[in-house]
Amino acid sequence: MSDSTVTSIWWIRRDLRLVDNEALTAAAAKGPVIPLFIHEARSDALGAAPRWRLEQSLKALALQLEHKGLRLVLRKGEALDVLRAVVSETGARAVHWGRLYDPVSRHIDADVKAALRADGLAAESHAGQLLHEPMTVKTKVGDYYKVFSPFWRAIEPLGVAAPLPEPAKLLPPAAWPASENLLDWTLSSAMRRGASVLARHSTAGEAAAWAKMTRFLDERASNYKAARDQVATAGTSDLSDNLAYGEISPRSIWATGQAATASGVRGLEPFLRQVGWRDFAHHLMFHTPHMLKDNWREGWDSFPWSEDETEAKVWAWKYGRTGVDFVDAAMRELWVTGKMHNRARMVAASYLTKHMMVHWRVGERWFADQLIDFDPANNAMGWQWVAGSGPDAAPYFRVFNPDTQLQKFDPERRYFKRWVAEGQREAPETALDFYESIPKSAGLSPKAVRPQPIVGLKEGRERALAAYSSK
Ligand SMILES: Cc1cc2nc3c(=O)[nH]c(=O)nc-3n(C[C@H](O)[C@H](O)[C@H](O)COP(=O)(O)OP(=O)(O)OC[C@H]3O[C@@H](n4cnc5c(N)ncnc54)[C@H](O)[C@@H]3O)c2cc1C
Repeated sequence: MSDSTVTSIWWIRRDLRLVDNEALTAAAAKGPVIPLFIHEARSDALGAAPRWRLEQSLKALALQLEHKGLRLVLRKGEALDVLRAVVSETGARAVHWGRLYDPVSRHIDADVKAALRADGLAAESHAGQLLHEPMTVKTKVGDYYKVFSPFWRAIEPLGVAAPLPEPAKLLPPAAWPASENLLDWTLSSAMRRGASVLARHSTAGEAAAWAKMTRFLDERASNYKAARDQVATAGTSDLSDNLAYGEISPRSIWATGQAATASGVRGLEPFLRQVGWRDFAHHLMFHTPHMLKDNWREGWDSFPWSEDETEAKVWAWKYGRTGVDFVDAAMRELWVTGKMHNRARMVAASYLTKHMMVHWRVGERWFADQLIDFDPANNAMGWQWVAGSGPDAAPYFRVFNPDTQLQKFDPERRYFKRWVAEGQREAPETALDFYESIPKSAGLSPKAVRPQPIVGLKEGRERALAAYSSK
């Protein structure tokens, strides 16, 4: 059989796009393509909001494929079992997929590759989720990087491989294997009331990602450096959820950024540097996978953080009822949009781990459940950066003061008013949306009185510093 007639499975992981997709391109070059998404218990043990967002992404990809004359085949089960079943149902001779870098996925990849090859199939994994894969970036002595700046200095001059175009021809297989029904997977069910609120604030799919990229270049890029910390300003790209599901590739972002710079758009360097932070997080996760669950730095295991999630103060933090304006606004933005401004993430995380003395893992788990842009590497790195237990971390003794931060990054209190209804005669819809997204059993109402801070800023800071100095 000539190579041009081989039917291949494109096993879709976190690369729900057609442009710059090495796995899809390799599959399409051989002949007909079966796009297959496998919902695995092990790797897709996602929280409520990421599951909902995955459903949106799958819907968008299914439509996109339909326009190309293909189908999105959905199956639930262990990857290897499903792949073998689809191979036997269709006579496919090759499987191509994009590599992931978390320990569970790496393990699955290695097993699948070995088993399929032993079955006599062509089984290939491909790059494309990062600017540079973690195993390709090394220090002069062959080690991995533990600090961002030297990491960035090493990779920035290397440039980035040019993104691949969408395959010119996508052929369907002679017969389609059976597919499960996306709605039967009930990926939205854990969101309950929140799903319809989130839907108002997010757009999924490859076309949506490119629309955001264009808007960023046209309207935001030149002012990114100045605006990226101003929490009430739409100054950043908003691409994190699209990147989390691979609806746009970082290589495409890089190439588009370089082209825009060449045509005179200014200010892209700090933005591309942030995309570099994403690479760095994956680099750290690949080389030190323990960072997903444990303190990256030794010596933090005995720190007197509480990990009791049933405490009333943890509930107050989650529901934006700490009485600290910046923290409460941030936590409500999360409920309503499934996202939180980066500056707000830092402040909310700092208040939890320092003033409240609650373990970063409690916050990390809450974000993993609530963020539509949840990314295991970015989330763990972000939390450990704030908590002080990470490799390239803010020192623990640098305690953010949420009030000072709000004055600096929301001087007109627009962000606060956008998200916190209590005390406003005519609260905006964004602030009222919060009550639609939380469970009714929370018993919260916009007419409630703002609480006093559950941990005072001065008292909390002093307690955190005392705990740190006796660490
Ligand atoms: C406690 C904490 C938890 C976080 N959890 C996540 C998470 O689960 N998923 C996630 O994507 N980001 C996470 N971040 C990083 C950051 O807050 C978001 O990536 C950013 O807010 C996304 O907004 P944007 O797309 O407009 O970013 P832009 O400023 O436009 O940046 C472009 C892209 O660069 C990447 N990026 C930007 N900042 C960072 C950063 N600090 N670390 C790693 N990558 C970055 C993102 O992919 C982002 O989309 C976390 C940060 C903190 C402090």
